[in-house]
Amino acid sequence: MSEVDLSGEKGWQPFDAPALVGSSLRFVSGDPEGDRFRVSYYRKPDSALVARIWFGPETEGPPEHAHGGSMAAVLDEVLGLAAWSAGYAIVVANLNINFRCLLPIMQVVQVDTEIVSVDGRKVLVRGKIWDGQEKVYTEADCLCIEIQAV
Ligand SMILES: CCCCCCCC(=O)SCCNC(=O)CCNC(=O)[C@H](O)C(C)(C)COP(=O)(O)OP(=O)(O)OC[C@H]1O[C@@H](n2cnc3c(N)ncnc32)[C@H](O)[C@@H]1OP(=O)(O)O
Repeated sequence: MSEVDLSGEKGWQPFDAPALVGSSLRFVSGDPEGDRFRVSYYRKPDSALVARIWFGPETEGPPEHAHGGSMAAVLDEVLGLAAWSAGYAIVVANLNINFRCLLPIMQVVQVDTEIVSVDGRKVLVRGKIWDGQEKVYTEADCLCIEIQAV
């Protein structure tokens, strides 16, 4: 497979997910040379977690486009990790996704995240998969529940 450019924008700091949550996050981000997903995480200057993600040929659902489940897996990991990176040890309890446009595979897209609210153990994270310019493929609200640190 040809080289995939997952570099971030000026001012983004590379974010080491395994250093924070351990090496168990293999399903989405565990195969950086593979044909499924390739992922790089960063923090923006406001500390929000952001990901650059390549959807490879093994994520295909509709011809030449990403399977909805592949987008759900990405959002589960990235939005959950956004809560962890903000200091909350959570699992995802509810993930509500709207698929807005078909996402072409074999291209790099961006996942932006935002911590919307914290209410006791409930952390609401919002995110979107988009082209980083204007085109939004998928939006999601992710309810995370704080657990005892694992
Ligand atoms: C390591 C980094 C990982 C980051 C990315 C990976 C993310 C993941 O994929 S995690 C794996 C997928 N998630 C799971 O398997 C979670 C399975 N579910 C569970 O373990 C439990 O249901 C759990 C922990 C979420 C909640 O159980 P429990 O601790 O008993 O909490 P519970 O008392 O039921 O609920 C706490 C509060 O959350 C609310 N809540 C819980 N689940 C939901 C839900 N699905 N929808 C809405 N509200 C909910 C409750 O209403 C309650 O609210 P309030 O405090 O206002 O009364």
